[in-house]
Amino acid sequence: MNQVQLNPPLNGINGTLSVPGDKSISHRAVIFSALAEGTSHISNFLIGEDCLRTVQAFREFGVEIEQIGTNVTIHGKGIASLKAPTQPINFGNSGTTARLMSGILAALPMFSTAYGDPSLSKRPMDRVVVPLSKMGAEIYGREQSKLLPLAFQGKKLIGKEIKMNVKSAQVKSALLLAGMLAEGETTVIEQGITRNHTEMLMAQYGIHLTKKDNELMIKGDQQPKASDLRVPGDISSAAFFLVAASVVFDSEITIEGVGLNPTRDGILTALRKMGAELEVEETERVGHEPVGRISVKSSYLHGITVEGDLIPNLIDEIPILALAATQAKGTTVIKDAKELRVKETDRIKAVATNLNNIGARVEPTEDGMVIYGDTTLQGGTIHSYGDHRIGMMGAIASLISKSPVTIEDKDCINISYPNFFDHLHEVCK
Ligand SMILES: O=C(O)C1=C[C@@H](OP(=O)(O)O)[C@@H](O)[C@H](O)C1
Ligand SMILES: C=C(OP(=O)(O)O)C(=O)O
Repeated sequence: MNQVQLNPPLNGINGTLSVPGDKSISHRAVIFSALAEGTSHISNFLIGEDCLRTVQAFREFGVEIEQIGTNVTIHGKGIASLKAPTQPINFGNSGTTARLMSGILAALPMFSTAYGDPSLSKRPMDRVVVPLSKMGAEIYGREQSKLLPLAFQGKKLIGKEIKMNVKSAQVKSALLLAGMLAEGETTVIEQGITRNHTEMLMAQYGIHLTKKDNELMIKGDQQPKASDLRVPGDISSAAFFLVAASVVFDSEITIEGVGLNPTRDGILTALRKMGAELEVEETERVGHEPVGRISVKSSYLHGITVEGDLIPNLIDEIPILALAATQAKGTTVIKDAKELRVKETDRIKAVATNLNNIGARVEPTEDGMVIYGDTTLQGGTIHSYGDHRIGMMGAIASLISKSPVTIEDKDCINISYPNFFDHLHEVCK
């Protein structure tokens, strides 16, 4: 049965968790290893459905990839060895696979086609198709190439200066990957800071890239070299338990081995601003990524405004932040987050509808939402709409609801956090 009913815990939630590997880094580790010359070993790989789509995509190109649990070994034979896929590639639910792979498929001299599930088929692809076309890409798709399925008549692209018109790490990464494979130099001009895992991994896999202010310059015809990598825990997954411990009375949770990349830690900034009792300690560097421990205790939260440059830094954490805001004193305003409308589902609508259905007061706005705090959640049904982050938000809501919460379509949580319910039970014991 693809639903679960969760009861509020009798006591606080407690424990120490290691969340699964970072989704963004797992995708990229596969991409660079598969394009590399030599064998790369990746550990703590996220075996969520999205990252497995990226693995499968490279298998279609003839790359030998062994996956045993969270250990992945990739026998790269270099870019020139990739073979044209004989079947359409299925990107599933994964926006990251779709956007990043588009940069590669457009730039490899071969024909390929790709499609996605119903959710991904509604998400904008013109954000990569249009700038890649400026580099000479030939991409054809539904609705003037705005939507999947797409067909790529791949060819040698020409490096260009490209000014991005959306704050998106997926678009930046697609352009950097295309630039790495193109002829000449590509300059990507960003509108604001977005997650920089592609840049960090390019350094690790021996790709030369320079950055000056908001401009990234990459020379073409570069071949990645194999590298071993341990993927840090995903701060976006940790966020669910950080909020849970903050809002459930008498709780304390520590997350270990979690990525603390400053382009990803906006949830810590926001929770601190709300008054959460957080302790963060960087314990090591894994490759170029800072990794550490985060502890949080039950806290009295107050409402804040979340906007501007902070938004890309916590974009995937907004659903769970909204849940925290229902428990805060005062009002929380989220602005400049229109991107939420084009995620796995319209997350502004999904968060507002679901939280209102269980007793919260959330007003959706064009580019965010207003959340009135200090509400008592009554329980009821949360529809995930196939969106993993909405499903997990609902599960955490069950911890502070008066009556049980039923999560409809719970299996989508496997997209990014396959052992989420095990961790939830562990901290509720
Ligand atoms: O580059 C990435 O790995 C991601 C970037 C973000 O998307 P956008 O690039 O669309 O902002 C984020 O929402 C997504 O979960 C992962
Ligand atoms: C938006 C997300 O992922 P993607 O864009 O890769 O589907 C997410 O994980 O919240």
